[in-house]
Amino acid sequence: MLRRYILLNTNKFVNCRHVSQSMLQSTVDEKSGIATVTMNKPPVNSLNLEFLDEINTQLNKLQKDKIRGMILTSGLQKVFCAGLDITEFYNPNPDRLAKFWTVLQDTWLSLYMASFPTVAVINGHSPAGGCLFAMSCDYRVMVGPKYTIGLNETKLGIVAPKWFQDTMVAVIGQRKAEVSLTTGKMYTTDEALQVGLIDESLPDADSALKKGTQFLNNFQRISPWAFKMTKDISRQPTVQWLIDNKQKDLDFVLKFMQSPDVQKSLGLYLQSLKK
Ligand SMILES: CC/C=C\C/C=C\C/C=C\C/C=C/C(=O)SCCNC(=O)CCNC(=O)[C@H](O)C(C)(C)COP(=O)(O)OP(=O)(O)OC[C@H]1O[C@@H](n2cnc3c(N)ncnc32)[C@H](O)[C@@H]1OP(=O)(O)O
Repeated sequence: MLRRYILLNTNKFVNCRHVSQSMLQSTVDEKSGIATVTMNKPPVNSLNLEFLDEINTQLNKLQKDKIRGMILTSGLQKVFCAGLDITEFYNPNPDRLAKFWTVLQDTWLSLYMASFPTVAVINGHSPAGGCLFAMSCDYRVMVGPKYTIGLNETKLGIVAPKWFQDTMVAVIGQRKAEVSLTTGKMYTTDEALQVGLIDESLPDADSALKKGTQFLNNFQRISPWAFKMTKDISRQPTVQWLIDNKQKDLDFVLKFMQSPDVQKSLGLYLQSLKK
């Protein structure tokens, strides 16, 4: 494994393994065993087929490397992740759409059930799929006050899949999730903290990264096995539906996304984004 000193977001030099460098940068601190995975796909870290594939491959690699924890963050100025790449849904090629959705399912399962503790350092806006990724980590630290987070699918004229919804229910509870999902609510950092969608709010990225690291350091005294078993038991009810219904979920998305009404809504939404 290549060893070198590199400059991390914390502006400190640390001895670390440099795992990869592309749309995703991943570094592992040798001393703590904590990986920092930085999404860096300008302009907004939208999740397309190739990016998701890279994220999933990296998560599986970190698991094999037996890292002690992971921080997921963004290398962009003001966006953590803009969610799924809407162009994957608009006038889709059915084969590519099927691959895209399958990789999304797999990436979510890898992240949600990661064997190591995970923290999202949300240093920018985090709508829809970006919010899903943040909610799938074990702890969320968000940089405030100017960014927003939430599952806004209804605002695009689409529906958050069951497993997106269940993930939100697991974080903020049934009632709050229902109101949040139906209204497509994007929460400010303060609102997200109040509702329990995030765990901490910090004024800048450096202090958010430090907070995330502090959280992961709690696990130095906890057996990885005990951690993983506890997490599996806690998260099993949320993941089981997708594990049992991957094909059904895919078939539904293929049909739903190719319907003229949905295509019309997506076209209008994409146009509004371009404006
Ligand atoms: C029972 C039902 C079961 C199943 C239902 C089936 C299917 C449901 C499927 C999926 C669920 C969907 C999940 C999603 O994640 S959809 C994505 C939702 N994301 C958004 O709405 C975010 C939109 N973007 C923004 O709000 C802003 O871009 C953002 C606040 C993130 C950043 O703002 P900023 O001012 O910094 O950048 P912009 O100028 O807006 O954007 C720059 C550039 O990027 C393009 N863009 C932005 N977001 C996306 C995206 N998600 N996908 C693709 N492209 C995106 C934007 O158009 C600009 O492009 P250009 O003008 O060409 O530079």
